[in-house]
Amino acid sequence: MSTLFLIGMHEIEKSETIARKEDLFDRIVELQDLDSLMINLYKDRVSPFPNAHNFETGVSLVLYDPSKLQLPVRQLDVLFKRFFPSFNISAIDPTHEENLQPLKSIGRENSICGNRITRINHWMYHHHDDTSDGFTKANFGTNNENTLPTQACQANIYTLLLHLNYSKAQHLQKASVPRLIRNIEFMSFLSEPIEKLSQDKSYYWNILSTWKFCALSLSTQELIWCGFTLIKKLSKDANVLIADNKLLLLLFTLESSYHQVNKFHNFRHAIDVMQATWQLCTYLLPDNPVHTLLLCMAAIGHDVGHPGTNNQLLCNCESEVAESFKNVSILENFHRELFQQLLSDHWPQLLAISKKQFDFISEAILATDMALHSKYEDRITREKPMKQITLISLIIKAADISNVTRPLSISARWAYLITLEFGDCALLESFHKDHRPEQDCFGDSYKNIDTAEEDLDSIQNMLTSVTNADDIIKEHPYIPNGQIFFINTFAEVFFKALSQKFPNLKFLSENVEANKEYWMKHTNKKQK
Ligand SMILES: Nc1ncnc2c1ncn2[C@@H]1O[C@@H]2COP(=O)(O)O[C@H]2[C@H]1O
Repeated sequence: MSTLFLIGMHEIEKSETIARKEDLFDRIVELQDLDSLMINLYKDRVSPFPNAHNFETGVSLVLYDPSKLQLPVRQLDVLFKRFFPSFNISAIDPTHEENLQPLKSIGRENSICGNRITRINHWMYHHHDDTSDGFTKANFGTNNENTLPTQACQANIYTLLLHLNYSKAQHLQKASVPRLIRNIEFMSFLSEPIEKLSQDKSYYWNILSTWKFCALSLSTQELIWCGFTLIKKLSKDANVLIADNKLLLLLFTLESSYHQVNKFHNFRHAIDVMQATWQLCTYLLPDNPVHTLLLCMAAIGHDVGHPGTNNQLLCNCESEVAESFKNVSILENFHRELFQQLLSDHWPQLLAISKKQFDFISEAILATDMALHSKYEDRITREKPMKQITLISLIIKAADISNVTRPLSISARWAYLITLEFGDCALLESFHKDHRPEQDCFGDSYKNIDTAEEDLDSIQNMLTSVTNADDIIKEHPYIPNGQIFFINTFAEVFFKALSQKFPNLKFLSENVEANKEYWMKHTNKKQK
């Protein structure tokens, strides 16, 4: 879905612009000023799922006369990259005909990001070549100037590399929060949770305080609220205070840095892992409020910018992102880098504390790489006494894969979502049989991609109306096999060892066993 925002335009200017472009956009929104634009972007982004105006499935443009609104379009573009990193949105000054060039490619761009496979392909292997805005490649600090296997293109579509490079460049700039963002009252976008709280003021505490926590039934507004409620409390306990509006801005920016369109690796997963991390900390770090706060923050940021694929796919196609991290823990390094920048922008005091404590948040995020799983599994039994850094790594690792330890009805829904995401990875691989990953967006056309239409409506349906495992596997009979494989290969031994080491975590192992028993009874024998 794409939007054309027209800001502060007179009737004549408007009719000329709209007459030429109307059919290229799904909607045209007219606003008086840029403050109203910001409010619209946040409101749209936290609309109920499946959210047509998430700014990821289409390209949106903002047209305004910079001399009237006193903000150069370049600066607005930088603001978009900083506060809405996953959005495909850019600003244009329509007062000069030549600036309207991007409108010519909007149809093609919309079709790339309206299809989930070409969209992911673009995120992973392309690089928006926008060196005229002051963020040159030299500034970005990527270490491979001579080899650029990632396709440089002019499409206004999110890419991992652009996200990473803007984040690095921002680090060099150390800019303060601009007035346009600073003046916003973020609580005003959270009417849904506030309304629920007026009926029951402990509603969110009650759902957060149990292992039956189900992030899947929460809206984006509620997910942000859960993050806010928990982090606010933990920051008080740890005496590392942050003002409410600043914490909310941090959470809104984080939400806009995750891809809402991903099935599994999205902000919902981040909040799920945060809650699991906190629950585990109450058992394993009961007297350490600072570590609990740091670890819960690491959990919210641990997958930021995740493309919904995996390290192997980045490695196989020699993406530039893979090369910038020398093919080691690529995505985890990517998340770590982005999240550090986000913290340095929004909560530098917390980042300083993290750095003092063995670079706590970085280590925690890196520990979530499943390539290190057996190394950590060994440490549970072998490392005596267990080091604090190992304990912290084990907590976030356990939380990251804790969906298999949740009650069956919740676990089955996570299983469904990860299975769909794996399905998209398989489609991406088969897409690569016919296309080079870095294929020119505007030159060649994509063949055989009709099979990858958006499926967010059916996911929404599944999440809201189907809650029991029997119904899920009726539609997707191979989920049990995948779950048995994951439990046998990773989860069973890990949670068993953890439960033996820390007996009060026995419930984790028991739940994995109960879920496994269910999946075993429903194995699909036809699958190879
Ligand atoms: N229920 C599940 N079924 C299968 N794989 C899973 C499940 N939960 C987590 N995983 C995998 O475990 C990985 C943990 O790291 P990632 O989040 O990168 O990606 C995750 C998935 O690949």
